Amino acid sequence: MQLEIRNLSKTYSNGVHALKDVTLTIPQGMFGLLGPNGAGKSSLMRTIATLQEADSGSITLTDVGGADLNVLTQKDATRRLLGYLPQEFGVYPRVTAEAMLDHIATLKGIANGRERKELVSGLLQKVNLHTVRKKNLGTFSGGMKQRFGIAQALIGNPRLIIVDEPTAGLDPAERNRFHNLLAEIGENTVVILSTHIVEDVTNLCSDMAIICLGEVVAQGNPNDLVADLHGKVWQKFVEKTEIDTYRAMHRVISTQLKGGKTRLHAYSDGPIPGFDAVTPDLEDVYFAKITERMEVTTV
Ligand SMILES: Nc1ncnc2c1ncn2[C@@H]1O[C@H](COP(=O)(O)OP(=O)(O)OP(=O)(O)O)[C@@H](O)[C@H]1O
Repeated sequence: MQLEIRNLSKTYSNGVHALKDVTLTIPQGMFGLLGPNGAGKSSLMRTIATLQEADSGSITLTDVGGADLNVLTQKDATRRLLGYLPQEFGVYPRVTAEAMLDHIATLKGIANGRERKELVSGLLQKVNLHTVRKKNLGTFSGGMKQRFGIAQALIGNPRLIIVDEPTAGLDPAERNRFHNLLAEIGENTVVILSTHIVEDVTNLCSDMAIICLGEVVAQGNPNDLVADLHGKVWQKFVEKTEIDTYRAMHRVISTQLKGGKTRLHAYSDGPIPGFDAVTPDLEDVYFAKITERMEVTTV
């Protein structure tokens, strides 16, 4: 099973061209979708989750029990295979975690009460919320809400799971817990993690794509994408006032404050006099690809 997105385009009624001929192959396992704010990630996630229409193109889930599923037209069948944690996950504040999960399980068609009880209890344990199952969702922290969000997304053993910017606003411990939870999701599942946090993708994903201004600007294995940059990223510490001068002379891909100084990374096929070679990482890949399309100010 894999998800094949071909030539997908979407323009909103206000004229924003949010997706431009997006073509992606998403295999089983954890797939990272990276992009800056407004890149089109949520538009793509909502389209895959059957919540909005595309103008053109196709999305196919291949080899589902021997047949292909047309996500754009076979919406009910797709929803039965889907677990979705949206960017804005609203909860009913006065309902307990246990009651809410039970309700969602009923909506997802699990009619047998005993079966539902076992399922809900198992999920609450999995996401480490069993001890607070009788507490109202309104009392949960951001991280607890996100873990609850994953529990509801896992109801019905989905084969396709979409999580949209799940770790924004979580403290490091909660983020770590959330990562571990995602990593435990079965291997025969397509999991799409949409985020603007490069480290989330580095930690979790075996495949990825970067989108910018509605277009796919890179896709592949994160290690391969990093390997392609070897010998092409050069570093220099400069004064903040010098940044514009360097930008005029070199292809500066990022500027970051490090210990009060500005660390500048520039892209070049060969050495740049006065710059040191650095071992690139996924953040360099991200900035190198994004700065091909738009200006990025990081300091
Ligand atoms: N319903 C809508 N109507 C009109 N324009 C929209 C709508 N939803 C999104 N957009 C616009 O489409 C573009 C892509 O937005 P989208 O939310 O898909 O990006 P994103 O990558 O998820 O961004 P973020 O990381 O900020 O959530 C943006 O310019 C956004 O303003």
